[in-house]
Amino acid sequence: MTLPALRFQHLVVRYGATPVLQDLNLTVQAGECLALVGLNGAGKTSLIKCLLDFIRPDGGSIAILGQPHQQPASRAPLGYLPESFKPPYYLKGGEFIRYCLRLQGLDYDTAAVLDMLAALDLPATALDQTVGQYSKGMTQKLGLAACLLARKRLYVLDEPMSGLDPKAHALLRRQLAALRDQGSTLFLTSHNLADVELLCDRLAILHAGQIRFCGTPQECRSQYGADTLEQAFLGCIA
Ligand SMILES: Nc1ncnc2c1ncn2[C@@H]1O[C@H](COP(=O)(O)OP(=O)(O)OP(=O)(O)O)[C@@H](O)[C@H]1O
Repeated sequence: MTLPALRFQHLVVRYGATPVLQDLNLTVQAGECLALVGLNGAGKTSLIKCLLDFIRPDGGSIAILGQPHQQPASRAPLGYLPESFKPPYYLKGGEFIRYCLRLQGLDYDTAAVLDMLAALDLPATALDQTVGQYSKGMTQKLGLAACLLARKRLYVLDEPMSGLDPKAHALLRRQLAALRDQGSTLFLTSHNLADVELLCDRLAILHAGQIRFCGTPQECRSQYGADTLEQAFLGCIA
C-alpha cells in the first residue's frame, strides 16, 4: 500500500491562549495535487509552519511519507516555497539558484535553469541581476524556479501564484500540472478557486480550526448544492 505523502492527525496549534487549529485531521495522498483553502487567518500558513517544524504543535502528529515530521530526514523529499518569499537582497538571481541547489547537493545545470526560467517567464538576464532590484513577481518566479529545480517528490507551496501576472500565472499552472503528471505530490494553499478547479485533484477547506470539507471540486459543488466552487466554498464556511 502506498504511504500518504502527508498525514496530519489531531493537530492542535495555539498562539498563547488563542486556538488556531483544533483537532485537525488531513491526509494528502502521494501523487495528488491538494489545495488547502480558507479565509484570511484561517490557519493555512500555521499548518505549513508546523509541517516544516518551524513551530511546535500543541497536540497531535504529522507524518511525511510515513516518517514523523520532527525528524529532519523526513523533510528531505520535500520542496517548500514560503508565503512571503524573500531571498537575500544582495545575491544575484543565478547566485541564489546556485546556493539553493548546493544546499540540496545538486549541480547547477545551466540548460535546466534556463528552461525553468523560460517556463516561468523570467528573463535569463535576471540571473545576473541583484535580487534587491527585482519586482515582486520576479522575486516570486525566482523562488519558484529554485524550489522546482530541486526535483522533489513532494512540494509544499504557500500561495505559489502570489504576485504573478496572468501569463506567468498560466505558465505556472501548466508547470505544476506537469509535475503532478510526472508523479510529484503537490500540497498548496490558494485563494484562487479557478486555479483549484483547473489544477487540483482535491481541495480541503479549513475553517474554525478544522477541515470542514475534503474532496474533489465536483464533490464540493454537489455537497453544497452549488453551481460554482465559490458558492460551494461560501456554503461550507457559512
Ligand atoms: N506568530 C504568531 N503569533 C500570534 N498569532 C499568530 C502568529 N502567526 C499567525 N497568527 C494568527 O494565527 C491565525 C492564523 O494565521 P495564518 O497566517 O496561519 O493564516 P492563513 O490562513 O495562512 O491566512 P492568510 O490567508 O491571510 O495568509 C491568525 O489569526 C493570525 O493572526
